Amino acid sequence: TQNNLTPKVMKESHPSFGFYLTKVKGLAPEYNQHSALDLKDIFSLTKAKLKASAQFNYMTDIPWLMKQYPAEYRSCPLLIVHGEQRGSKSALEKAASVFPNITLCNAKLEIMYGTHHTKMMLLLYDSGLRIVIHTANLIENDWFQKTQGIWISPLFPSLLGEQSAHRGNSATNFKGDLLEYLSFYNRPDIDEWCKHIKGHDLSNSSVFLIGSIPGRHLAERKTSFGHLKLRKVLNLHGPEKSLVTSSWPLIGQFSSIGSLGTDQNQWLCGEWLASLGTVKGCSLTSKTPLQLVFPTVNNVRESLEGYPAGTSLPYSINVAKKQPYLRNFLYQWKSDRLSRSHASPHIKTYLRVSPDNSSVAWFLLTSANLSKAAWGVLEKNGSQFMIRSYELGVLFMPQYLVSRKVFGVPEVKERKANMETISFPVPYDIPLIPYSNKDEIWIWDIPHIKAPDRHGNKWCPP
Ligand SMILES: O=C(O)c1cnc2c(C(=O)O)cccc2c1O
Repeated sequence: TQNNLTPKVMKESHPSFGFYLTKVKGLAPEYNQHSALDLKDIFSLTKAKLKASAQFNYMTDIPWLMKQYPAEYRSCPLLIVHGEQRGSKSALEKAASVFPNITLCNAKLEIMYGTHHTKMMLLLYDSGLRIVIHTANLIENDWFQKTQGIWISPLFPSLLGEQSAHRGNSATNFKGDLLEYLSFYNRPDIDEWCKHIKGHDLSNSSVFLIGSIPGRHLAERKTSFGHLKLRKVLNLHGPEKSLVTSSWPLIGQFSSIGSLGTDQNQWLCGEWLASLGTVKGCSLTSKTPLQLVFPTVNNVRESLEGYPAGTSLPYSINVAKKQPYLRNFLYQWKSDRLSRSHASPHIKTYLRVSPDNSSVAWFLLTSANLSKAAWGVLEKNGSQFMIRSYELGVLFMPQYLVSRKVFGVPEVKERKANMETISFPVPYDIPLIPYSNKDEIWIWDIPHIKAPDRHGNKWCPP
């Protein structure tokens, strides 16, 4: 799907399917021009006149955010959907009170430890609606030295005639799923935005929506969200099991890890991997090889930010020591092809890759880290599905984008002769690089003093 992006970001050697990374300061220009955007680029993608916008996020620096909008749009109505509570909530209210065009909407978080992780922009123009789903907080530190992912929708035109939840939908049911996700906030300000969405034609959105809504979901609601939604979508629309056999590894890449249980076969290699290893017509047993990408201490130390990059990689020692088995699955963060090996990853992606690393069966960009809170966990003998946090992601399925059975992997020399494949811009280098036996997983609340980072500092957390 071609977005009507301004030429400067569309000079692509390959279609980007609307998938972009954030710009990284200091890189050679060619690593920032193609398929890399910053917030100001996103706001200037179209010449149409912005009428209103909504920003769903976890962390928002309101004065900084306002400066990213073009001056002529800084008085447009802006809804900020957040999950702040107590002190940080009043701090946000204080910051917002300076801007009369800002309305705050507090997403309810009724289950302990849940967060509002979802990162989405709804941009209403006089000539259409654009949706952006991404992984960056609305704070400066998230936008210039990290690897972050962005999906930009086409500019969806207004629906002719009555607004409708059913007309202007696509084969991926993107419009229906987005309206269902937003309805669960049960907030009048968000319901207003649902009217705008109903009033637009989203029929050329060719990605699937994978969201998480906090709650204990029962019966058919169980497959509306989290990893069970992904299981359902892969079951109905996924790759053929004759092509994507259980030997195709599942790669998970994320910036935080939760408590996954003392036995890897319970949730990680049981319930969760069974969902992500699903192919059309069946939910594979979890024989799928699992490869997890999370930065080593050295990856963090060598990053552009140095050890402080670790403040966005919240993996704590108390959780890590309960799950030493993770070691068996770990791979380093490496992105030399995009010159982003030192741009610490805050992006979260999941994909299914062929054993010869030449093909990708599907690709998910999401806010969801590797945790039960984000993806959900079955309870009460599978009768209910408990999710703690709001999450949102988009699933790229080749047959819905390029009518091919698989995506290629960039820079793969030997192409299967008969398959003229189109590569998906995977944001890290494949094949992956395993941890060396000297590597340690990054943990943010213990000292790292063996070697200084590029700023000459060591890491001594409080
Ligand atoms: O982007 C996000 O949604 C997100 C959520 N949570 C955290 C935490 C935490 O929850 O302790 C610590 C540091 C960074 C983040 C972060 O970047």
